Amino acid sequence: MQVLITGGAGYIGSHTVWTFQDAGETPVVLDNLTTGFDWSLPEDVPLYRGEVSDKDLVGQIIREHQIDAVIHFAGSIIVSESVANPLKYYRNNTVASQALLEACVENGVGRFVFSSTAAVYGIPDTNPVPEEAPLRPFTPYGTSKLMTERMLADTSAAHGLAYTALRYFNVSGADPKGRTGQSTLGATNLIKVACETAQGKRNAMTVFGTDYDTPDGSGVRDYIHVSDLAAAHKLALDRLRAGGESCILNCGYGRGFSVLEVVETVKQISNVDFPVEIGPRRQGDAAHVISDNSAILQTLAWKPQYADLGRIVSDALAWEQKLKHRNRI
Ligand SMILES: NC(=O)c1ccc[n+]([C@@H]2O[C@H](COP(=O)([O-])OP(=O)(O)OC[C@H]3O[C@@H](n4cnc5c(N)ncnc54)[C@H](O)[C@@H]3O)[C@@H](O)[C@H]2O)c1
Ligand SMILES: O=c1ccn([C@@H]2O[C@H](COP(=O)(O)OP(=O)(O)O[C@H]3O[C@H](CO)[C@H](O)[C@H](O)[C@H]3O)[C@@H](O)[C@H]2O)c(=O)[nH]1
Repeated sequence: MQVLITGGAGYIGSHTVWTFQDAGETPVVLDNLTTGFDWSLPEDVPLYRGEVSDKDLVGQIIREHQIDAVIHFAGSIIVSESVANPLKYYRNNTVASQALLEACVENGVGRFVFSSTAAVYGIPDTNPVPEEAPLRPFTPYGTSKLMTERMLADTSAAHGLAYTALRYFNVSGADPKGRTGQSTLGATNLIKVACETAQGKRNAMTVFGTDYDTPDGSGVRDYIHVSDLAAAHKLALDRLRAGGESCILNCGYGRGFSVLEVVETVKQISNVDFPVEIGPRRQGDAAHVISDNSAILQTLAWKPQYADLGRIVSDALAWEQKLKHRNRI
C-alpha cells in the first residue's frame, strides 16, 4: 500500500514527501511541474508528470501502486491571480479535485488528506479563529478551496471516504536539513519576500499598511514552519489509516507576529539592513489572522518542533542562499 501525493514536487508537497521518506514510507508523486521541481524530491520517489484531472492516469497509478490514500496538494495558489482569472482557479482547484475524487471513489481509495486554507474564513470576526467560525472567502482562491471541502463532505457521506481537510495559516520556512524549500519564482509571501530582499534578489520590499488596529499598526499573521505542517499531514493520514473519522483542522501555532516584527527578525538574522518602504494597505488583507489550534493539538497529538519565528526565518534564509547558488548554475 502506498500514498499518492499530488503536487508533491511543490513547496509544501515536497516537504511532506521527505517527511514520509524519513518515516520509512515511499510515496508516489503526481505533479505537472507547472510550479514544482523534480529536483525537490528524493531520487527513489516515483514521479508521474501529469494532470490531477486525468482520471485514466490517476486510476492507473492507483492500481499499479496499490494506493490506499491520497494527499492532495496540487493546485493554483496565487490569491491576486485568482481575482483576475477566477475560472483558472475553479478549473485547477475545484474541477480538478472533483475528477481526482471521482478516480478515488471508482478505484476504492478510502482516505484523503486535503490542502485547504485559512482563506476560507475571509476576514475573521474573532481571533484566534476556530474551525466553526463563519466561512466567508472573498476571493475565488478561497472559494475554490471551500467548494472542494464541500465536495469532500458530500463524498464522505455518500461513499464512505474518510478525509481530513487541513486549513493552513501562513506557511513559511524550509526543510531544516536543507533538502527542499520554497523555490517558486515571484512568490509573494512575506517571509519569502523579506529573505529575497535580504539576499539582494530584490532592491527593496514594501510593508502593506501600518494603520491597522494592531499593536504596531502592521498586519498580524500566524506563521507556521513548513516541516511542522508536513508532519501534520503524516499524522493526519496515520489517524485515518487507524480508522479515524473525517475532520477539518486548522494548522497554525495559535500566535501571531506583525509584518514589522517579521521584517526586523529577518534583518537581525541575515545581518542585512535592507531597504523597507511603507506602502498602503493591500486590498483584501485582514488586520489579524491567527489560528485556534486546539483541535489539531487534541486530534492528532501534533507536537510542533519549529514554532519559533527565528527558526522559521533562519531556515528560509538558508534555503534562499542555496537557491542563489542553484540559480547561478
Ligand atoms: N503556501 C501557502 O502558504 C499555502 C497556504 C494555504 C494553502 N496552501 C495550499 O497548499 C497546496 C500546496 O501549495 P504550495 O505552496 O506547495 O504551492 P506550489 O505551487 O509550490 O505547489 C503546487 C504543486 O502542484 C502542482 N500542480 C498544480 N496544478 C496541478 C495539476 N493540475 N496537476 C498536477 N500537478 C499540479 C505544481 O506543479 C506544484 O508542484 C495548494 O493546494 C495550496 O492551495 C498553500
Ligand atoms: O511584500 C509583502 C508581503 C506581505 N506583506 C504583509 O504580510 C502579511 C502576510 O502576507 P502574505 O502574502 O505572506 O500572506 P497572506 O496572509 O496574505 O496569505 C497567506 O495565507 C492565506 C490564509 O490566511 C492564504 O492561505 C494564502 O494563500 C497565503 O499566501 C500580510 O499582512 C501582508 O499585507 C507585506 O507587508 N509585504
